[in-house]
Amino acid sequence: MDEAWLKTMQADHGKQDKVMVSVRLRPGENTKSAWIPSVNTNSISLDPSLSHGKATSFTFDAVLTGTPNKPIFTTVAKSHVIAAVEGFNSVIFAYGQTASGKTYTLSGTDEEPGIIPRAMKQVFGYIRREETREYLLRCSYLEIYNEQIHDLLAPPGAPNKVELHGGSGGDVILTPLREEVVTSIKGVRDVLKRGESHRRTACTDWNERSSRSHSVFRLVIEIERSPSGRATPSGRQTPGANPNHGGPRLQSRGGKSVQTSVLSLIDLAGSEKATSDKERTREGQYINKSLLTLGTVIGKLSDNAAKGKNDHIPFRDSKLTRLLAPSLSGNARISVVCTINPDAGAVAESTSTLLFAKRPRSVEVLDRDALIERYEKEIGELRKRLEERERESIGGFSSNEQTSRRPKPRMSAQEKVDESQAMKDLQARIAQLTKLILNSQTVSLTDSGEVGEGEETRPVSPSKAASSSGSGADVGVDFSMDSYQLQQALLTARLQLSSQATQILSLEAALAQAAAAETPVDASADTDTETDKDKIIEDQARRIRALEEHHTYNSMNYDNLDEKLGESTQKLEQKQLRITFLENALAQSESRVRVLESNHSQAATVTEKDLKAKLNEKERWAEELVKQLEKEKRARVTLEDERRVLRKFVERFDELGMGMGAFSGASSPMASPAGRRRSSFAPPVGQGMAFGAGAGAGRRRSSFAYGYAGSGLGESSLRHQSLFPSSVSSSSTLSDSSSVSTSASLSRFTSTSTSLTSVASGASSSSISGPSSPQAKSESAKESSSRFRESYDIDSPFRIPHTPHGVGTAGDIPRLLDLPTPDFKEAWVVSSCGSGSGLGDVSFEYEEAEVEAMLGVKEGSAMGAGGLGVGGGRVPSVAGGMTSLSARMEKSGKPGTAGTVRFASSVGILGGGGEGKENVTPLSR
Ligand SMILES: Nc1ncnc2c1ncn2[C@@H]1O[C@H](COP(=O)(O)OP(=O)(O)OP(=O)(O)O)[C@@H](O)[C@H]1O
Repeated sequence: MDEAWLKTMQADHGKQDKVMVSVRLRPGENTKSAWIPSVNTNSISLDPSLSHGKATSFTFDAVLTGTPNKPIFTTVAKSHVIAAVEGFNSVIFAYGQTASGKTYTLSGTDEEPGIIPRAMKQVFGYIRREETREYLLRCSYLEIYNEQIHDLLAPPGAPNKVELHGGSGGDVILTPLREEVVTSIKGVRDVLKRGESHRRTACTDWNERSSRSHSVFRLVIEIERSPSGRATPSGRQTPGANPNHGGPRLQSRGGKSVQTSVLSLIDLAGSEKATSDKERTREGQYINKSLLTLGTVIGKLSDNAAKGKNDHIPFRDSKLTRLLAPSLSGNARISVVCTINPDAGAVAESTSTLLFAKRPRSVEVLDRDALIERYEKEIGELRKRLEERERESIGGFSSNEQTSRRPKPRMSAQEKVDESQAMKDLQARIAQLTKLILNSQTVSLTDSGEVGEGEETRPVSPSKAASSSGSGADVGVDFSMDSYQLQQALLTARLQLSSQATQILSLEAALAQAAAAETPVDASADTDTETDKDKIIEDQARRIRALEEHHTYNSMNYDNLDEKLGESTQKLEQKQLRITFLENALAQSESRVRVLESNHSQAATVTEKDLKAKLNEKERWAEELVKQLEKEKRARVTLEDERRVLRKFVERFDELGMGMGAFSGASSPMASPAGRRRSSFAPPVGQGMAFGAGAGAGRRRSSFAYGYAGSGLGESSLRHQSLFPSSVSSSSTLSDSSSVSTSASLSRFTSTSTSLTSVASGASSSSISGPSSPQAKSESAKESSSRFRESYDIDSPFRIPHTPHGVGTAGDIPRLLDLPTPDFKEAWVVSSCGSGSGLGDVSFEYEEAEVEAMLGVKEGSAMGAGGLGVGGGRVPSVAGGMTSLSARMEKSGKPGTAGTVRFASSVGILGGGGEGKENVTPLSR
């Protein structure tokens, strides 16, 4: 940049009477630039990775980069500003797409003032140095938007529209345009600020508008000088005073001449608005028009200057060029700064800008063969498009649609106009290109091979040609026109055709109205006119019919569409409802699944626990069952034993001839077993008492019950030493243990019969022992008790004296009878009878004499009550047990009288467990 700056410092472009074109590449924003500038060669080329192998390079008067604005001013504006102060009109344009840096280049910022503030500083500095002249400075600020000029310095609220008068070689008058005289840089700054602020408030979307409007800052410099004229400080010759040339004017005022020049600094609208083909808006059209005209004007000025020609310049084609015509004509200095956006996405726009910039700089010399080739190709394509359009408009089918055979919808009036316009454009372009090719062939056949100066080869403005010929086929085109020029010409022609088409339409409409309004009153009217009128009316009627048809068709379509829209909306709403419903259902299902999942996991845990618990329980129960089974087996065995023993006992009694009862039965003698005949006797026993208690226990199925009678208490008068050896009984009972339930019953028994512990427990089955005298009885009891205690823990509720023959039942008696141990002289009878089911009561009767003989008992009695069986359990209704009289021995009063000893047993009948413990009967399952 510094190098470039030094170079441009040395060069004075203002000295050269030509257009200066430079390019400024805006720095990229953290992205790689799509363009590679070369400040040494003043060229810029597209990055090869984006140019697809094609060499895309452009050369200009200067190629600039970077952020500082000073070098830019020095390069592209300084000499032009000086020229302006010296009396030359100067114009500096900034051209480029939006955001490429036009405003930054012209206005700049506080830190980096742009061309305008620097130019003002330059002007005032120059004036200060130039002591011999007087200056008057006036400035104005305006904006061109949609081809309408607005005064940016008009006071707020005041009308700001400016009308343009004159032009085309003469002066232009802008009215009312406010011009303010400025005497200092500050004054200029204030004016600029005011103008900017009006521009901002003129539209809510200032930025957008700013890119769509051209802003023009004009500084009119009046220089008072001597009429003789002399060289300017910069060495230039004072500009001539040819008013027709549009250059600076020299007026004479009181012997002094006043020279007027204008410095115009112009920020142009975004160039992309000019290149968009599809841009159909008014703004786009106006921007197109003004920028294309500007391009043409500058190009022609440059061309004229380069070739020394004086060709027509189409200043009037746009407000901008018309306004600038005096400034651009003659020896005006023109500088165009084209700003370039470095983004890869803006390559197309940037290329277009560069093409614009390239044109005015030099007149392109084209390779004719290449040109012909290009034109021929283009003509071919254009013809194809034209044929396609013609087919469509005639057949009503587009080529692409032919396969589907769908009729093309009717076109609106505007579309028809556009369509015919497009076709005309195509035809015009084809004709233009065809003519070009023919001309070039002709030229190549001339002897000199040079293009002559004649009218035929002179570049003609396409607009001029089009307007003069009125037919695209007669458009005059310069051979040297490049594609850009042709594009411009084409666009201009299009614009004209468009406006002509509009005009035709409005004329047609006016004619139709006039025809409708006119009444044929003059019978002698010209027949031709009549015919024409009829024809017009007929045409109009046809058009109206067509329009009506079209309208009906559209209305039907509209109704159909409306209906379909309604249906679609309804369906959409239904679908929406359905979706909402499904979404809700889904949400519910999901939450249910979640609940089920958690339940399932809980249930799985619970079930597992339950199963384990049940398994354990079953195992325990199985064990118990086995135990119970064993117990029952044992009980059965016991019962069998008891039965056997009892039978034996009875048999023994029978053998012993004890058929005579010695004891009388108790309260209610029970029936003897069938077939038994027993004698009874009144035993000579003393008094006695017997308590009995029984318990029933059973299982539901096994109906196993047992019980035992209470103990007897009293003086024994029975004596049968050989029969009741309690010692044996005691010792024998310690040899084994019994089942829990039995022991429990017995232990309770013993606990309720503490006074008889020694006896009752020792012979819980039934025992007879004890001395006949109280002393002997006491000793005997003591002995028995001590023996018992020695060998047996009486307090334990779970132990029981047991013999292999039976447990605590009357079955012990026969056993005891089998052991004739004559240890006791006396004995008292404690009847104790427990029996299991099926024992029934046992009664036997003794003859008193037999008893006496047998037992040596004179008198005595015993009373017992036993067999209180209580059952219970799961099925309490079948509680069993019974109360029975165990035995009562009483003195018959008369020796030898038969008495009855009745052994009653307590019987548990189908009862539940007396203890309520083992009452779960697995067999029931
Ligand atoms: N050379 C530069 N160095 C640093 N910043 C720049 C340069 N050129 C432009 N910019 C910045 O880029 C942005 C766009 O620039 P600017 O407004 O001048 O573009 P423009 O072409 O005038 O756009 P518009 O056509 O919309 O008015 C601004 O923020 C500006 O400060």
